[in-house]
Amino acid sequence: MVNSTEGKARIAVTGLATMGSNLARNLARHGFKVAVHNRSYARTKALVEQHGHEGEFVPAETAAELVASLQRPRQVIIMVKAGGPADAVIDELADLMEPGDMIIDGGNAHFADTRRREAALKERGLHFVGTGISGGEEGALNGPSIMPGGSAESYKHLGPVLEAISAKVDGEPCCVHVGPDGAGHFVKMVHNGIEYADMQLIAESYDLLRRAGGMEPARIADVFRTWNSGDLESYLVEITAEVLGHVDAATGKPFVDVIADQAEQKGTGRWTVQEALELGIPVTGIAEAVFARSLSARVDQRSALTSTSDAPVQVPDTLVDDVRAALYASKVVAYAQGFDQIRAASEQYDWDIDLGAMATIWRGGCIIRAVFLNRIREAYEKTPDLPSLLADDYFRSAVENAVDAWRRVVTTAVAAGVPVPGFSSALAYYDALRSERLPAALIQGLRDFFGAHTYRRVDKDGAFHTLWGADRTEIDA
Ligand SMILES: NC(=O)C1=CN([C@@H]2O[C@H](COP(=O)(O)OP(=O)(O)OC[C@H]3O[C@@H](n4cnc5c(N)ncnc54)[C@H](OP(=O)(O)O)[C@@H]3O)[C@@H](O)[C@H]2O)C=CC1
Ligand SMILES: O=C(CO)[C@H](O)[C@H](O)COP(=O)(O)O
Repeated sequence: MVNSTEGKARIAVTGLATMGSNLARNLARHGFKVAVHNRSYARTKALVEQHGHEGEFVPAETAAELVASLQRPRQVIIMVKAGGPADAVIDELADLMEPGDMIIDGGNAHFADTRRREAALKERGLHFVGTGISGGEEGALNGPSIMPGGSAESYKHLGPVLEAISAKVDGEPCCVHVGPDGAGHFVKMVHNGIEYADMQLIAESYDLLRRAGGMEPARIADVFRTWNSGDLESYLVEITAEVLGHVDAATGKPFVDVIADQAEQKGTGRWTVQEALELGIPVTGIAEAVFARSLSARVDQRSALTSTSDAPVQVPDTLVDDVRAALYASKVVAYAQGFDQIRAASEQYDWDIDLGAMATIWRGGCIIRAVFLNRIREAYEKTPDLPSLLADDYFRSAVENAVDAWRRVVTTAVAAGVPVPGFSSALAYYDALRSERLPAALIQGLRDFFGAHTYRRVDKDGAFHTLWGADRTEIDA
């Protein structure tokens, strides 16, 4: 069969809001002829009118026109709202496509939806490639971090295109085939969960320096600027300095003081925690970050309890350095938990995810990009089955070196009445992992007492039950 590719577009994007339009421009700028479509034609027209000179665009008014404009196998990236809108677009495209064609969902879809869609489209001979894309507006245009799932066969066609438009670090693309079906969207979800934890820790650092340390936002901005080198160097630390240093034009106040202090969320952090609960993985830092956002939004309860009666506390002279150490150590814990969750899901769903490769593609383009991801990559390269990042020699000693300062920070925060759920839960997680014995033994005893739930012993195999209501002899369960 002759499949004429002459004049046809290499790839398409449908959904041309913030992310889709910039992704289409990125593709065009990299020399890919890109077909573009949006439910309402106005966005398509605007894109081509404003940016048509950046490369070759093929505007399409309908999905049928879009599909007809493509080389085969056809590849359509959808960048629309997750959930119902994505289903509607997928259904429409699938009806127009032929076996071997590919639908790439670049939105923040739930990985379970991706698994369902992939299975359904496979029946029809189509490839469905759930793909995490991170980097926001700027990343989509200049190089995001890309986390494609789906079949290995689809990656043969898509990989070169996605790698070309992704961010590069040390010449390496921030894009790799994550694994089959929903693996890409799962990893993107955990990326966002870590993003929540990272931001919560940064927010706690700011709050402590301001409320316990008495520092003004502009000075704290300078502190973050200093911190944005070495192990803490990261996009989020960099932009924290920008936001804290900004002054509101209308009032002359620090910008952070005129923003309503109620953090919103679209759902990926919550999904991460929900799925961690299913997998039995303690992602305490991410959970605290999600709940801290929820708490911030409980305006009624907060106004009922607001009080300024906390007594002044002695703040150590080392506060700034201590907070830096606590931020780093807690951040290591958050990443350790996120990678633990990816490892568990990879086993559960048989995805065979390379954790070192995930650290590699998060080094650039994405919101959590950070220099210390190089260390995480090295840790997994050295020991692919590392039980926890905290067990890696480098991270173990880095956290050990930080632990005294970390404890001072949590103690100071508690004494000063400054909430630090991120710092304190990360420290509790670390202390729990280090404890030779945990009080879980007592919990098992209690469970056996009230519900005959049985327990295991440290000195012999098997399950046991104590006859608590009788003579307290122990029997095999
Ligand atoms: N914004 C960001 O920083 C990031 C976003 N994402 C994800 O990327 C995706 C796109 O995000 P973003 O660019 O912000 O845009 P939005 O999530 O705001 O979605 C808007 C787009 O969805 C289209 N759309 C909505 N409903 C339908 C429908 N029923 N049928 C067809 N099209 C529909 C809109 O078309 P119309 O113009 O006709 O209304 C528009 O093109 C989302 O899944 C988002 O979660 C991922 C990473 C970062
Ligand atoms: O996907 C992203 C980056 O990778 C978005 O920035 C993320 O969706 C923001 O989430 P939320 O609105 O819940 O804070």
